[in-house]
Amino acid sequence: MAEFDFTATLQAINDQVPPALQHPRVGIICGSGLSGLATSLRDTVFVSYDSIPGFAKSTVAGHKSSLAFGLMGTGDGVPVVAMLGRFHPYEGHKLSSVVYPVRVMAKMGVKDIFITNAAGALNPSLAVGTIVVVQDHIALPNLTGMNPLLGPQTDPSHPRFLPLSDSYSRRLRKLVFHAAHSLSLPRDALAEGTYAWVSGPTYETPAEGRLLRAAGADVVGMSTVPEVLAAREEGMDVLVLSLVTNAVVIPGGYKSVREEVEAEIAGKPIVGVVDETISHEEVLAVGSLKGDVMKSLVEKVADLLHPVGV
Ligand SMILES: O=P(O)(O)O[C@@H]1C[C@H](O)[C@@H](CO)O1
Ligand code: HPA
Repeated sequence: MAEFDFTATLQAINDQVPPALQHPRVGIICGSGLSGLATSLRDTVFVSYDSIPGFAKSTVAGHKSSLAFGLMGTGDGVPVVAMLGRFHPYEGHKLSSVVYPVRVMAKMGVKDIFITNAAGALNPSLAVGTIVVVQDHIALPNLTGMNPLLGPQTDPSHPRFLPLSDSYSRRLRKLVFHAAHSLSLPRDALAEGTYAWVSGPTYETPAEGRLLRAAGADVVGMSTVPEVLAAREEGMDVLVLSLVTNAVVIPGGYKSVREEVEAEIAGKPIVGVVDETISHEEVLAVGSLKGDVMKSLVEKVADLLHPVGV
């Protein structure tokens, strides 16, 4: 028996959504603390994950367990479906469950998917609050056997060997920079970079952060890449926006215990960072501070998509 029943899933959704919103053009996945993105939708209809066969439940603070359907942007608006919370493998969800909503979005007609997340900065030039337009990824889990596309194909028309070199749509990335220009955002509000996917739920040690930085990643997070793979397999164009919520790699590194003791003996203050930790509460706090910038950017990108149909 197939693991998922798309017909039952779509039926349950369509029973709750008016026909005009049943075929969204754009899909959005809201990252930690970013579910406020859906407040820019008009004529919004919420569908609880509980009521959708095959959908799991989000168990992480800052993630809600509903889809929101509505219109985004000016004029007639673009029909959108947004996941107000996502599923992470560290919650105990199978990778196939993590990406199932993305496959359902494809069946509903989504062409462009905007995936957002909260992430730690590996590149010391990225300040907290920066939005990184992701242009590539490094996924150690994928390279070592934790890949959502492992196993029998969900659709025989999908390529067995999916190329990933063009995963992050150049067209959509350009639209983000056009949108930032229209919104007069300062240049350093946005950056481009590579996202490293880790399984979590532990945050990285300082040495792990340095390893990922040395490998070429700019930000690190615990989601997104499985969704990107499924979206590409389903033929969607993908945009990923990472909100930097904390620094993982500290410029100059942490001061050693020896340096600290030597400073104490010499009666001098220790200069530099001795200890710093991150918590999910801080991640969510940055999400609520910067959520409006992310929201305006996403709205503007939807606006730029709409009239020209690009
Ligand atoms: O769902 P995202 O990737 O935005 O959430 C990040 C990664 C972990 O789930 C959590 C850690 O604070 O935030
Ligand atoms: N590491 C991994 N995931 C994250 C981080 C981090 O530092 N911050 C927000 N999500």
